[in-house]
Amino acid sequence: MRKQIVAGNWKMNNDLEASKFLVKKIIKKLKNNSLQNTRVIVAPTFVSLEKVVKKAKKTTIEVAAQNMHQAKSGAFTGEISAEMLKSVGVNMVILGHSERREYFCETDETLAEKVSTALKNNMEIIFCFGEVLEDRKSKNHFKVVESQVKNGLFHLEASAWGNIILAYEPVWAIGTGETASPEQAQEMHAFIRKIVADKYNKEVADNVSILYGGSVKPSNAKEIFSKEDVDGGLIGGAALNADDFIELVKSF
Ligand SMILES: O=C[C@H](O)COP(=O)(O)O
Repeated sequence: MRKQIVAGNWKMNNDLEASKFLVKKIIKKLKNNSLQNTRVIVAPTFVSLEKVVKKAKKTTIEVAAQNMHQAKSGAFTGEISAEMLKSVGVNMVILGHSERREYFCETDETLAEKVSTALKNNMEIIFCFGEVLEDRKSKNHFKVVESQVKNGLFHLEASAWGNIILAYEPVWAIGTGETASPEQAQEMHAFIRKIVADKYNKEVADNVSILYGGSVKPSNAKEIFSKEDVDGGLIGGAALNADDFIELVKSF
């Protein structure tokens, strides 16, 4: 059965001290809370990963990186490999975030390679995709999302899907304060589950968690997370505040 997930993407926020402080606060607040079916993930910057992993050890909080390079090693100045992430205890990575696609020119092809590299290293992947506003206005959003999911992930065998978490993030809703309505999110999530079922089978589709991301906050999370095919959220801004983040974790 698929799990509910709340993942906090800290983006380029929080230096080492602030990262340690935030994760400590989250751990403290979650201590007496038995979240049987909810996974809680935080994704700090590379600089803070090792220390956050150490703090989260022996807790139920999981730690993800925000990116990684597809190559094993080599002359790629400024990049980090899967092996390097593993060496500091990180077994999960966010790939395909729209900010990576837009500002760092990550293509579907590169992302498919990154996905393969991460899986080869037994890492779990939060794979992001989503349409820009023009796509939605021109009613191309389903087509755009379908091609991002296909190009990034459909080279995988069905057995690899146990390590995939999907995150639908309409770009027009990221950091804008404007969320997709619960109905818009549900409609897209059901569509994604259907294309996965068509490509693989119902079991793969039913077992993959599909997160929604884009201006999720305590005031709107309950309604969005209550939708049948929405299995949680990938949270940006609201994940930087421990109280808000914990409220989101408790929003199912
Ligand atoms: O990765 C998280 C998403 O980009 C959502 O960001 P946001 O919650 O600040 O809109």
